[in-house]
Amino acid sequence: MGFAAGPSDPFFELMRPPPDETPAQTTAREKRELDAQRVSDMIDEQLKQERAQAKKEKNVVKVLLLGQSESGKSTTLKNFRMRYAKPAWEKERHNWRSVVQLNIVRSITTVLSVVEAEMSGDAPLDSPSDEDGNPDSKELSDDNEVEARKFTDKHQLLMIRLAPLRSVEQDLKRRLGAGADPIPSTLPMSATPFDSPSLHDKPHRGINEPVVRSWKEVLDPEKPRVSQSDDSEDGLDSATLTIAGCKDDMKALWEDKTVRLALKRRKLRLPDSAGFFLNDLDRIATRTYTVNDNDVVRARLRTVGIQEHRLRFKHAPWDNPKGKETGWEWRIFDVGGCRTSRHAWLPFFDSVNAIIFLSPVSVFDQRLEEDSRVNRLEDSIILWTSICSSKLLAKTQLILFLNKCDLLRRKLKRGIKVKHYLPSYGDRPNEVIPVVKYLREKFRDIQKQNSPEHRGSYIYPTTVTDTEATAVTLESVKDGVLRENLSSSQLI
Ligand SMILES: Nc1nc2c(ncn2[C@@H]2O[C@H](COP(=O)(O)OP(=O)(O)OP(=O)(O)O)[C@@H](O)[C@H]2O)c(=O)[nH]1
Ligand SMILES: [Mg+2]
Repeated sequence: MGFAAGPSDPFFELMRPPPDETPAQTTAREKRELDAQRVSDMIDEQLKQERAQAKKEKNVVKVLLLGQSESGKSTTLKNFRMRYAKPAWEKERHNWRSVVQLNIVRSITTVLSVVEAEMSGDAPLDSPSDEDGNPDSKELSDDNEVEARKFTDKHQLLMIRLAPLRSVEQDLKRRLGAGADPIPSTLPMSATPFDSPSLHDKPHRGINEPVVRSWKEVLDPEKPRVSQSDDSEDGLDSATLTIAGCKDDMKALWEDKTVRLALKRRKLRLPDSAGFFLNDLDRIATRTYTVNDNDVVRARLRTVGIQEHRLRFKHAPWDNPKGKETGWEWRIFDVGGCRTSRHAWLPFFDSVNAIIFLSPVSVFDQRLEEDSRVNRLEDSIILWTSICSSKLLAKTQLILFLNKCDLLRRKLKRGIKVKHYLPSYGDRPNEVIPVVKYLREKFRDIQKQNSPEHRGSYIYPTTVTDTEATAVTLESVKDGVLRENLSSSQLI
C-alpha cells in the first residue's frame, strides 16, 4: 500500500508550503524540489549500478603477473589467451608477424655491428679459454682458426647488401609504435614496488631491444595498421619484401665461421637471447610467412606500463548444471618488469586475488639490463621477498613460476657452474633437477619466513615457451586459484 502525506501525517506540517507563498516563490520551490528529486534519482541509479557491478565483480578473479623484465610474464599471458581466449587470439596472431620480423632484423643488425667493429679493428681481447664449454669453439680450434678470424671482401659485401635492413628496422619500430621509445636510462629506478624510485648513478643499456608502449594496443586486430602506405601492388609491405630479398645474405652472415667466432669472442650468445629466430630464416624470411603460436611465444616485445586482459568463461565452476549460468571472468594484469616500472605496480595490489610471480632460473650468471651492477637472480629474490612480506598482499595467493628451465638446462650442459655464482649451492650436482629443487626450497623458505600470515605454497618449474606443458600448468593454476579464493570467500 502506498503512503501519502495527509493531515494525520506528522510530516504534513513540515512539508506543507507556507500559506502566504507568492506565485514566484511557488515556482522557485517547485524547481528546488524538482532539482532535489533529480539528484536523488541520480544517486539511486548510481547505487543500483554499483550494486550490479559489485554483484558482477563477485565472479571476477584478478590476477597480476609480476617478475623482473624478461622473466616471461607476457609469454605466460600469451599462453593464457591462446588457451582460454582462442577467437581473439586467432585474430591477433597475424599481427605478431611484424614483431618476429623486427626481432630478426635486430639480431642481424647486432651481428652487423659486431662485424663492423671487428673490421675497423675494434676487437675485444680473446677469452683465453672456453670455460663455458661452448661447442662453437671446438669447431674452430683447429689450424683453420687463424684463417677463420679474417674478415674479407665477402663480409664487406654482405654488410653493403644487408644495409637496407637498418631502414626496415626503423620502419618496423615506427609501425609497432615503439622505436622512439627505448626506456630512458636516466629514469629513476626501484628494486621493489615499495621503495621510492631513485636515480641510478651509472646508467647502462645492453643490446637494443624493441620497446613498445602497449603491445595490446599495437597488436589490436581492430586497429588500423600504421605506416602501410608503401604496400606494394601484391599487398606485401616493403619490410616483408626487403626481408625476403635479404634471406640468403642473412643466412650467409649468420652461418659464417668468422662471424661466429667474433660473436663468441664478444660473448654474444644470440640463440639464448630473447626473440632469436635466425635459425628459422628459410621459413620466416619469405613473402608468404605465416606466424604460428610457437613464433608468438618466442617473439620479444617489452611491456611498458600495465595492460589488462580479460578472459571470460561462460560456465562458472559453481554453477548448478540445471540452473542459470552465472559465468566468471579472469582479469589478468601484465606489467613492465624493469626497475624503472616497478613503482607503478603498487596501485594494483589493492584488490588482486592472485599473483603469478615469474622468476627465471637460468639467469644466475646474468646481470640486469637496466642496472649492470645487479645479478638477475639476486634481483628476483629481492623482489620475491618484498612481495611475500607485504601486508597489503597478506591475503593474496602467491603462485611462483620457476621459469626458463630449458635455458637452465642448456647453460648447465655448456658447463657453466652454478656454485661460481651462487656459492651457497656448494657441491650439489650441477644438473637441472637439483638446481631447480634448491631454488624451489629457497623461494619457499623466503615465502614462509616473510609472509605476514600463513599462506599455501604453489611453485611450478616452467618453460612458458613450451605451450603444451604450460597448458597443463595453467589448468592446475586455474583450479588452485579457484579453490583458494572460494575457501577464503573472496569469490562468489
Ligand atoms: N627459452 C625460453 N624463453 C623464454 C621463456 N619464457 C620467456 N621466454 C622468452 O623471453 C623473452 C621475454 O619474455 P617476456 O614474456 O616478454 O618477458 P616479460 O617478463 O614480459 O618482460 P617485460 O615485458 O620486459 O617485463 C621472450 O622472447 C620469450 O619468448 C622460457 O621459459 N624459455
Ligand atoms: Mg612483458
